[in-house]
Amino acid sequence: MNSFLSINDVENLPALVQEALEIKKNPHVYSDLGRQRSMCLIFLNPSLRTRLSSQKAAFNLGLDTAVLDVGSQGWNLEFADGVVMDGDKAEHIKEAAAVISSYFDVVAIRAFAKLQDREEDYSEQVMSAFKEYCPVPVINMESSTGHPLQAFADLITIEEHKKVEKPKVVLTWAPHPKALPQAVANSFSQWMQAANFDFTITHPEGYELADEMVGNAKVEYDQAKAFEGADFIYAKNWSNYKDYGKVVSKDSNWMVTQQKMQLTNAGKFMHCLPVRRNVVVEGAVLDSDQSIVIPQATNRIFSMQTVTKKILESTHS
Ligand SMILES: NCCC[C@H](NC(=O)CCC(=O)O)C(=O)O
Ligand SMILES: NC(=O)OP(=O)(O)O
Repeated sequence: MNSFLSINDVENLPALVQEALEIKKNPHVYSDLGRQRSMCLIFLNPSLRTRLSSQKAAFNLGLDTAVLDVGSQGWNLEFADGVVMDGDKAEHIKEAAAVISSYFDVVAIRAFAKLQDREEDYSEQVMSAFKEYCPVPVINMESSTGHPLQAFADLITIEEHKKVEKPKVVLTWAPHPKALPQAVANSFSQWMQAANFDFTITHPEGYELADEMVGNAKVEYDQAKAFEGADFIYAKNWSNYKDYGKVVSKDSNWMVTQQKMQLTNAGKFMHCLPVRRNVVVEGAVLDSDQSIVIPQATNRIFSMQTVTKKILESTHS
């Protein structure tokens, strides 16, 4: 693996999941692989899990890390080509990426959708610029259209908890006070379909994700109907794709409740976190045995460790 930007960088998904499960059993087996090598974690947005699980994954591989919070520590970066830089952007991605890659062997980036201009976000301007100007491998820690490390951790978690070969997995939109990106929902949809699960997306009418992200998923506008017989309920808010970046609904009837969880096949509740209790999901669901959000977050270590291991192996110096 040369870089990890999306599911397209995965050659053999079942093998990748098996590798992650093996690494989880013995996390320190490859503790020499990262020796004398280093990774820079670049954040343009806040993070708890991605930052700490990536550092933990690197630690398990013997890989040094440095973290750069662009917003509070680095210079404000310009990504567009050919602009006159007389505004608030002090440094161009061309120089920044080249300098960072001269210091580190792997670069990981978080850059959320700005939710202003759909074309700009869906062209992956920021991630593509890093990829173009960094001669070293690049890892996506949530870009404007995807969060593949999250979806990989989600898949590992489902593999660990599923009781049937092909579980029914439901991605449900849930209300939220803020406009959030579609990235988590997009990647979850892609990875669940690649895993060949029975996959349904439920959301209010008008909240359709991009066609290429929906793929062949079933779309069900009746949330209760979608929940029937589900083995896994994955809740996530996303802002509108059509009326791009807008909060068109805050309908609290879409919150996941204990009552709705009873419609499922003793289904497990999942969320990528951070989650707003009693807005997205009733606190009682998170506090119940049905919730697997903590083991899901723990698996963020092993999705990152597996990806980083594969990248270190393919670029062995
Ligand atoms: N990395 C996981 C989710 C990150 C982000 N959530 C958030 O920004 C939540 C912020 C809040 O609840 O205020 C998202 O939806 O893409
Ligand atoms: N799930 C996730 O990516 O969490 P953070 O935003 O805290 O990194």
